[in-house]
Amino acid sequence: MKVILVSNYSEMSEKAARIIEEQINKNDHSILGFATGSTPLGLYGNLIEGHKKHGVSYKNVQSFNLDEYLGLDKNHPGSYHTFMYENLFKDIDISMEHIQIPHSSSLSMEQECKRYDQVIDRIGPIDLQILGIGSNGHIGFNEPGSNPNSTTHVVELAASTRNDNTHFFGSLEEVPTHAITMGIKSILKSKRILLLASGKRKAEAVKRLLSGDISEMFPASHLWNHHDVTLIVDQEAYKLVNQKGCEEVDR
Ligand SMILES: O=P(O)(O)OC[C@H]1O[C@](O)(CO)[C@@H](O)[C@@H]1O
Repeated sequence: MKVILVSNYSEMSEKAARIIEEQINKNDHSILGFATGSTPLGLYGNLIEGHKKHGVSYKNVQSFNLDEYLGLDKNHPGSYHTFMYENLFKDIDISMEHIQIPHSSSLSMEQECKRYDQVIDRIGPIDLQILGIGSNGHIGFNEPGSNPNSTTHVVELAASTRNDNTHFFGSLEEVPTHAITMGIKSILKSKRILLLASGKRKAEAVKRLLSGDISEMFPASHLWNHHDVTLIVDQEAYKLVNQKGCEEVDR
């Protein structure tokens, strides 16, 4: 795992955007994996700026999203369909036909999980997958205890995850209890992974990740089984790390 230590959220967001833009410059038909949550918002702001000011084009890019809440219409303000449209897709030139987000309103969620995996296998592998990390170590919505061999599946959200996401909804009661998510195995099939962590709320999780111990109770630790992961972490999120076992490549 490469670790890029930066001073703050805005530097993390800029660095992540440059890595994605380099990927697109290298291959304008790149397949990108996007995440939701608070962490990538600054990154998406930078990508929009890169598109508007510098003409970075997403015309031929394909995208996959990690997850979606169950029980919300895709036009609900809290859905990840809405999140991606409002925070990125409406401001770049990506083709709506090139966007894949799991559907949570399918009659059979079992079939939807199968369909999503098949689409990833048909179009993929994902060239560059963006990930945030939950305060409990989740990636996508793979909560502690998730099977490392999991593909797309339905999960019950941990209480801490619902709490962490309350600010996207009016109250805790409005945060859905279940979600559909790409599994750990599906995420690890990506060619390259870019993990972002910012702020003191993530400090415990970053410390545990960088201890190098792999445990089912800490899903992000499975990233140690991937050959090309870069973590961009800011000072606040890094402050509990004793720096053992990781290569610091940039400041
Ligand atoms: O970025 P946040 O809001 O701290 O959330 C961490 C992670 O949890 C999720 O909300 C769950 O998928 C991700 O979208 C995000 O990367």
